Amino acid sequence: MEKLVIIPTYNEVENIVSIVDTVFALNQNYHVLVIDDGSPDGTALAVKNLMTKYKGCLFLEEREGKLGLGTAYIHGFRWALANGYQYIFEMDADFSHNPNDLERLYEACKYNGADVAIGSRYVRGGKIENWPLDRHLYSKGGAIYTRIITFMPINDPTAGFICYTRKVLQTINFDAITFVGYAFQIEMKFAAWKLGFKIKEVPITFIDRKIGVSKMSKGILKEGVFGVIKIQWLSMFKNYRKKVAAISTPEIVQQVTDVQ
Ligand SMILES: Nc1nc2c(ncn2[C@@H]2O[C@H](COP(=O)(O)OP(=O)(O)O[C@H]3O[C@H](CO)[C@@H](O)[C@H](O)[C@@H]3O)[C@@H](O)[C@H]2O)c(=O)[nH]1
Repeated sequence: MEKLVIIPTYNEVENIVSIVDTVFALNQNYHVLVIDDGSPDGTALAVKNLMTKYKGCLFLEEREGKLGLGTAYIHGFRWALANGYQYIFEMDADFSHNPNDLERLYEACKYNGADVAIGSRYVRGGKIENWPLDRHLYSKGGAIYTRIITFMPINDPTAGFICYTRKVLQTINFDAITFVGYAFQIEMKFAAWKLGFKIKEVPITFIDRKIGVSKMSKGILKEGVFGVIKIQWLSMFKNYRKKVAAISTPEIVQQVTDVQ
């Protein structure tokens, strides 16, 4: 099996069944791995109940408490590599990311030469629906701030709808990825960029969740603000590229592009 969609969950019982059903209804041969952090609302139980319906295609990893989005994805990446997947996706549980767009991210990697495809809100054709003003400000402000500090040529650095090719995840040393909140999203892209992988931004429409609540917090914001400075400092003075490479990397031409 080629394609694995990783869905991290914390209290998503109202969304998880319909998002999983929607992915499998695409009939595009995706497997799904849910990483649940001991959600008190019974998200994991809802997944277990679905596993008989989607036997061999739906998997669940349970962790003991809310350990953060970043470590949930790292857990999922390790699982994906151990189980042989070639294209590994990040996607939220709450329909902010439209599962119909998975295939466009896949095609950018499989047929258009991307090593990482980002579902981007900030390239031509991308947009956001129904977000409150403060979220717009944090997100767009965060994108501009990240570009100013790091020079990373990515328009949507905090995006969480992504397709990674296996070689990218095999190359990145997960022990060097340190952020647990949404700063993790910036850090992964920064690592892939510094290692010379080809990154493409694919326009998507991001729709604010209709059910449940965001897990955004002040701590997550703070980690983002200081985290961006930290990774840039590491890359300028501490041989970041060497630290973040799990294996010696072939020379890959750096290129970041928008695909329409
Ligand atoms: N396992 C686990 N899952 C978590 C945790 N925190 C959040 N999640 C899950 O991660 C997904 C995204 O969390 P939300 O709280 O819904 O994110 P958001 O505020 O809508 O943020 C979106 O925008 C951010 C900034 O642009 C993005 O970085 C993020 O990925 C997401 O797309 C959801 O499926 C949620 O259940 C955690 O600690 N552990």
